Amino acid sequence: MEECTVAIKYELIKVCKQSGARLGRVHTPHGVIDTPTFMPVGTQATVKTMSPEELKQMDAHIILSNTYHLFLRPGHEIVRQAGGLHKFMNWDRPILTDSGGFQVFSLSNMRKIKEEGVEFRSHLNGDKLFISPEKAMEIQNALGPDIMMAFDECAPYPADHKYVKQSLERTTRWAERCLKSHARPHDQALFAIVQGGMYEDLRKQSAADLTSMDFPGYAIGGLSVGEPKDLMFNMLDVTVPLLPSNKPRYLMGVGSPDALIEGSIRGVDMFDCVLPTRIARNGTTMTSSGRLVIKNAKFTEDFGPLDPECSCYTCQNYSRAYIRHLIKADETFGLRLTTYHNLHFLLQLMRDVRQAIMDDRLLDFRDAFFAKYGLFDN
Ligand SMILES: CO[C@@H]1O[C@H](CNc2nc3cc4c(=O)[nH]c(N)nc4cc3[nH]2)[C@@H](O)[C@H]1O
Ligand SMILES: [Zn+2]
Repeated sequence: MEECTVAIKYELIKVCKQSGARLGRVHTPHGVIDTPTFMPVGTQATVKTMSPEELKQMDAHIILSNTYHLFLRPGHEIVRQAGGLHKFMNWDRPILTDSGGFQVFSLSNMRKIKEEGVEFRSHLNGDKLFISPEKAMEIQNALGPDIMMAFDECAPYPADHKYVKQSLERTTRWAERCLKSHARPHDQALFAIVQGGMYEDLRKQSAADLTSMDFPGYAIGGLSVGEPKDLMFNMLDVTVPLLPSNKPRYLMGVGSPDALIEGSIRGVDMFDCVLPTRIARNGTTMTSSGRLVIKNAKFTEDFGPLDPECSCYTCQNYSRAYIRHLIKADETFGLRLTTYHNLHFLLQLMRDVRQAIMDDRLLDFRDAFFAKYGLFDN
């Protein structure tokens, strides 16, 4: 039978004997992604304050961008004319774009959800706009990412069972419409997004609906929306086993160290979150002994590195006192140094997680990490 060429292929390398976590690779048109992986977020076609060269220096394998934001500004046709996102932002490794579903609900006001799509006002200038599954696919087709997401509704938290059920059923119908309007399945992989809120039965229904349509990869949506972490983890316990083991599994919006480790243990392969870049911009950094807020006066005369155990550019060349001075003085270079470190910290954490899976010791790694990092990281 003719091998139908799809844009990506998941290769399972091994399963950790101690934790059940899995080591894998996602082969894409723009290169290979080692999993479990953390994806830096570049919402508006840039990972804020970082250059592509710096992202390569820290060995980011894939970055995210966003349909909603680029649709509003500069417009997807501009990006198409530039030759697509890779060319536009000078990034030749894999790119994943979120479909805009989440952003329409979290950023714009006056939105109306209809079967056809979502009517909303731009958060930039109040213009009345409309995104349908077909429109989200047209925008992502123009942006040209290696992985694109189906247009979905991320149900709010909390939400009642009836609302979540109706919402996931519409998300399933929208996923079908995305599949039908997918113009280039051979060079862009379309991932479906499992919903179902915090209800086990609805998670099972959403997973069954979507896996029956055979997508090249599956995201778990509707989480990291303010719910308690143990609720998120038990939704993962329910949902991940229902997803095909020969496809990538992507947990959307998750990026604190504890959640990355716990999610990997539960079989998640891909993660993204604005956390490391967002907190960096107010001077909060992730270090091997926990969160460090550099503006704290106690660092005024501290001439040691941000994190003595870190090998990144920031920690090799600059002191806490200097970075504190820059952040207090509102110097942009300070934001670059904290952002570089935070991204490197999470990318290094995922390298350590992958090595621990290879060595069948991910639970030991988790315990050792938390003993130093502190049990709870928000
Ligand atoms: C709690 O921190 C806030 O929340 C965001 C992270 N949490 C998150 N959950 C998500 C769910 C979905 C989804 O169901 N569908 C689609 N298409 N995209 C999604 C993107 C998501 N991001 C941060 O941006 C932060 O603002
Ligand atoms: Zn560092």
